[in-house]
Amino acid sequence: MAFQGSLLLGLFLLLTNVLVLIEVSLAANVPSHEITLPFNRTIFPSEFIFGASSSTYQYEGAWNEDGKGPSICDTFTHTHPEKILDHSNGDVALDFYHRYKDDLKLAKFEGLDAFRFSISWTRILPHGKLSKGINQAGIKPLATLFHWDVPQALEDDYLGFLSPKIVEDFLDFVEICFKFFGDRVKLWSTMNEPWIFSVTGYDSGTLAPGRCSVWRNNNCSAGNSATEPYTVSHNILLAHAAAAKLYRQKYKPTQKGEIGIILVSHWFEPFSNKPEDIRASRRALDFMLGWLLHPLTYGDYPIIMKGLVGKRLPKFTPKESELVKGSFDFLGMNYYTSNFAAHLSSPLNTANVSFTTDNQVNQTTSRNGQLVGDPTGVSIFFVAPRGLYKLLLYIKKHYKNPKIYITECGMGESNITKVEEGVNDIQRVDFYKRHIKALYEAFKEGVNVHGFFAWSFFDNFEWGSGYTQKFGINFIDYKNNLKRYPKKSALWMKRFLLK
Ligand SMILES: N=C(CCCS[C@@H]1CC(=O)N(Cc2ccccc2)C1=O)N[C@@H]1O[C@H](CO[C@@H]2OC[C@@H](O)[C@H](O)[C@H]2O)[C@@H](O)[C@H](O)[C@H]1O
Repeated sequence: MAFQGSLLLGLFLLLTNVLVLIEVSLAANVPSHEITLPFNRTIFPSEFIFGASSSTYQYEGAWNEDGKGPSICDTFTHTHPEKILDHSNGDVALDFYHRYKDDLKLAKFEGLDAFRFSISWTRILPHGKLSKGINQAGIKPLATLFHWDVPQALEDDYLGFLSPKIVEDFLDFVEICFKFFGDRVKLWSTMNEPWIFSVTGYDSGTLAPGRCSVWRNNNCSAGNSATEPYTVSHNILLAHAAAAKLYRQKYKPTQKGEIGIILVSHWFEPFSNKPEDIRASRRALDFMLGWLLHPLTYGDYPIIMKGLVGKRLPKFTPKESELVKGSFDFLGMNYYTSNFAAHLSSPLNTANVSFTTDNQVNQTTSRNGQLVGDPTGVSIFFVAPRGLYKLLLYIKKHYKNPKIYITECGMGESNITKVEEGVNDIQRVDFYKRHIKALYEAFKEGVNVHGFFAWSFFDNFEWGSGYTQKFGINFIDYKNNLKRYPKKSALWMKRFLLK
């Protein structure tokens, strides 16, 4: 608790007027593509916020220090190193737990208005439950309450988000956070990317808790890829809605903050102009974005999902539907890439049913030899800023133009071994120029967007890729005491953000 309080205090001090003495002379002289001048933050309203994002397991380290209990991320990486490309884990990560004060000074130096982080459930409640005791050991903070690190104790007790029991324990956890940090945190996100947590944790089994059907052959100890992803997302929506109701009724009147949820979606282009492919692109959006945003906006799952998934899709009671519908003051959207979507007839083999096959879509990243965007160091991500623009216009049109923050957007490199190579990230400078320009175009079309956060502030523990992929605008030298180095993208961002 002391740590969290001092982290937020650090944030608060940072945002008042701590001046950083670091001077970095590197200049990011990079070619600019199709960017009209002046191209800087002043093209957005003055209250528009620019920030960078992080998450507790990927950044903090100190996995078992100061009374913190184990999360499923600790257990998963310790028991399944083979599921992490470099067999690494977040035990130390980039040691943000001990170095956050200087790191937040760097964020201030680089001109960020805000810093997004997540609060470790098991630093606050080591055993997950309030009854088992609170552990007593923040530039504008945007705090995510759940970024996939379920307390291991709750996984052991009732299989975490597979059980509706988690709603009550999640409420106890978030209430402690509202109570102790709500005087300084005014932007709360309950969840990060339910889609990824449900699909990689319970369909493919590639992330914690690593559950999947036997036919997946992915070394899962248990699971059902056809049903568990839907159960988990359903309970996540119920837990989110309960937390939003608690905040709005008990804390928002005095603390004057906002509460939302963070989702992720690709943009999907039809593979061809055949009606079946156009329908496939809409289905892909419904299974990635609508799965969560449709209940959050209208109180029920998309009709297409209900038709294709049938009895495997949980049902909302009328009371639950009312609780979930409209349960957010803002929507956080994470965007990385676009895909092509082609119709795929349902597999003849009805035994191997899963979330991933339910949407009857063949997702590709090239069409007739044309890539969906410039390739990056991450094989599944391509530079596709037009997709961000289209996704935002789609949300405006189909989901009542909600208040949006882009809470993650970024690209990764692989096989970077030297500092001088890592800081020379000219493709990332181009990536951010083009995506912020696309964001501005959407804003001019009336999209209700209020902020943009880069993923990520630092190179960090990238889940299944370990430390082999680098998404930061600041480099971490994992071979030399985790030393921090601003990249060209950070210096470009600093210039872009000059007021
Ligand atoms: N990447 C996502 C979702 C993007 C679209 S979903 C697509 C499907 C999939 O399995 N993956 C790989 C993956 C697996 C696990 C976590 C994230 C991403 C995808 O990226 N989420 C955010 O991305 C950030 C970058 O994720 C990297 O994306 C490329 C992967 O190769 C790498 O393992 C992952 O850490 C994470 O660090 C943040 O914690 C997370 O909020």
